[in-house]
Amino acid sequence: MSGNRWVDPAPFEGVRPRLPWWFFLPRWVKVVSLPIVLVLLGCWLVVRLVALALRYPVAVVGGLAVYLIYIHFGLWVLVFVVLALTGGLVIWAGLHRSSYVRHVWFRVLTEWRRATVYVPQWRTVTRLADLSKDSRGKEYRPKLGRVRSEGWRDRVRVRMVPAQSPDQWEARRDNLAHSFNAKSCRVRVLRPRVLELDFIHSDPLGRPVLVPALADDVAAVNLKRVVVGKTETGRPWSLRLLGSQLLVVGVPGAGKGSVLWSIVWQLAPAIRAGLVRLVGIDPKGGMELGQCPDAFAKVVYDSGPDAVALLEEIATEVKERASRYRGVRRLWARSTGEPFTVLIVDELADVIAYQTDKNLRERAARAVQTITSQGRAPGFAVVALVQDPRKEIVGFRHLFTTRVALRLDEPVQVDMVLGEGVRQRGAAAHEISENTPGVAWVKQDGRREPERARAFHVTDADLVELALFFTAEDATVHEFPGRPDGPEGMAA
Ligand SMILES: Nc1ncnc2c1ncn2[C@@H]1O[C@H](COP(=O)(O)OP(=O)(O)OP(=O)(O)O)[C@@H](O)[C@H]1O
Repeated sequence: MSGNRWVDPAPFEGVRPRLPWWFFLPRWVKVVSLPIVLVLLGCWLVVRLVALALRYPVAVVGGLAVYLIYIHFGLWVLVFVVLALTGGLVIWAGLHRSSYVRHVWFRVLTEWRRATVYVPQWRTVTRLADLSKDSRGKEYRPKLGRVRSEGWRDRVRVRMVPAQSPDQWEARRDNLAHSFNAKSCRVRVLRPRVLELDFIHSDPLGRPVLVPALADDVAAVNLKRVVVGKTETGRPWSLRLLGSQLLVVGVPGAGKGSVLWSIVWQLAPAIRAGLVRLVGIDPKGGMELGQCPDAFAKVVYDSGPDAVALLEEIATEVKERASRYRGVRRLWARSTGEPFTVLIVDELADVIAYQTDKNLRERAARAVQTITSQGRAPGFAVVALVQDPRKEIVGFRHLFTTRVALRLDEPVQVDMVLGEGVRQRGAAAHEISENTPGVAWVKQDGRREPERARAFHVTDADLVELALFFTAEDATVHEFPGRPDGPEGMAA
């Protein structure tokens, strides 16, 4: 009361204590169910202990072994065993570093980081990042699953709470990275409700990848797996040329040239032997392809009528070869005796979009579409390089079955190149550093996961070596058997 006026008391805001439902059960029911509850509790405890042993096998087995040796044999035996084990590990690391790192070091690191970083901070971080939910007094928390440390990254599985979407995690990638002391975080959708977070600590592709020695073995060239660099997991980065069309997109200086020359480098023995024929168009007046013209059976340093005529010539060849193959074979093979043709167009936009002559522009676009859409089976591959992936520039991006996104400016460009949803699985090509030209995200049709990789660094000196490889006097040029006249001849 204040003066004569009545003031309503403040509403009660305390949390009313809630009693669990079983509290209200009759006493005899509680007594009867007690042994069952105890057994279930025991089972739960055993399951938790087994899960703990599986999650921390090194710590659990190691701890148990130390305890048992100490109890049964005493301190000196324990010291001796520890020293012997340490010596054994040092010898293993010295003799075979890679297997030691994989089987011992990463295992220990995994358990250490899980126990010291992810488990203690998981609840707080997910709460503060609004990734947990409170509803009717119950907390819904994303479940921390398997953790795998690989030195440069930690892979952390997460089961999302109901009604959550990967976009919510995607939007908090930076928050998560900073919270767990990582440089960046990628979000990958593994299956419904399950995500994998990649916490990146360093870039395994930070250093240029040197080109391997120039091979001279034609048999080693595999058109289904042309190795052009290294993936971030350390495996060779291979591109499929046979039965595939390749689009390489990147801002100026992103390293498109290195992808292009890495392909030529690997194909070199087959080109010299005549099994593969390179045809090139370089609208930049030869600045790129002019560095090694001997690799090409035909090359045009222009985007005008000559370039369009070359494209139309190849489109006609595609149709002619396809008509001969019809009903005989479904895919080009070496046994056909005809060379596999790789058409390289440096800056495709200059030819199909930036030409002032509308007629030339349309003819060029039609020819490239014919080659990309029909060239698969008769043995024609297009390697198109472009800076701007917009639909107005390359309206038929979907015809390229392998797409390589080097450094790009905006997230929307990544979606244009790699397709919807691929960026959400971690392919952040717009985040590639300017300091790492040649690094790219690659998406191949039929493979769900995009791959991050770096092309070989093909230097000017390497290009001189490549040019010498094609002009060397002792180069053996294998003549192709005469082209068969018809399907019957080819089948034989
Ligand atoms: N894979 C690589 N590793 C290391 N450095 C590279 C790699 N690729 C390219 N570079 C370096 O990056 C610079 C630009 O490369 P490049 O000319 O290939 O880019 P680009 O995308 O073709 O550019 P533009 O569109 O202007 O032709 C060059 O100095 C080159 O040495």
